[in-house]
Amino acid sequence: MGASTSRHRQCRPRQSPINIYTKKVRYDSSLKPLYIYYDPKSSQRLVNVGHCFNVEFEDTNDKSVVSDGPLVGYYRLRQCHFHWGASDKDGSEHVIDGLEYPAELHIVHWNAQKYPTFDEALEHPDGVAVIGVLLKIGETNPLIQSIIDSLDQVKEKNKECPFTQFDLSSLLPNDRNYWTYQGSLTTTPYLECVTWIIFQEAIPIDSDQLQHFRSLHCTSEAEDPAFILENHRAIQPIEARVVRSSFK
Ligand SMILES: Cc1ccn(O)c(=O)c1
Ligand SMILES: [Zn+2]
Repeated sequence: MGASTSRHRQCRPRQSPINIYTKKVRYDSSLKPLYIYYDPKSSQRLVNVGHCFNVEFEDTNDKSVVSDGPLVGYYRLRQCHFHWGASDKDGSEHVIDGLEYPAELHIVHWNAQKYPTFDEALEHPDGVAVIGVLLKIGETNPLIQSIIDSLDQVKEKNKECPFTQFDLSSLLPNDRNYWTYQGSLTTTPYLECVTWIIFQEAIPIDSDQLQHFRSLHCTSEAEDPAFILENHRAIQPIEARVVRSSFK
């Protein structure tokens, strides 16, 4: 059945982000703890991709990976980025019992054990694993400050600069409780290839740091400047899915 021939039957059954309604979450005792290892030597550069900025990592080897948890095999770290709002009152993509956080970190990995390239992995339901970390307004975050100190070198779209020795694992919350569900990319083309792993514990960022994100340009140097004021997608229907938790 083609997407165009029928509107009443869901043709995109696993879209992201979603509202995680904790009363409907199912604790799954078979979910293992996550194994996460990020080598600071894997970080390579910072790139303004127009709708956000990516910290990009070397993904031609298995030095930085996530495995276990809900995953089969290991997934290779490729990039991380943030989603934010025009003000501190919204900005996260995932929402918890209707509560929007001011921002959300996405750590993108791909199934290098099964697929030859990232682009190929995007075409498969088990191709990508994204760890989502919610951000709350709190004390200044020194790791995020190290990114902000380089943002003026990538102010315009398509600009990039070296960004090495970044210890991404220091951005992870201490508490590793997580929710997991099958979903999609939250930017076009919204491919349904993502196993989402969302930590229950939020990490802090201060309001001034968040303001720096909004000063990035979504335009290139040749265009009239416009800003990336916000880049978070609206929540999508959960359809027939159930969110599982690693904790009671
Ligand atoms: C691969 C990919 C692309 C965009 N976004 O937002 C993601 O979270 C993951
Ligand atoms: Zn994202």
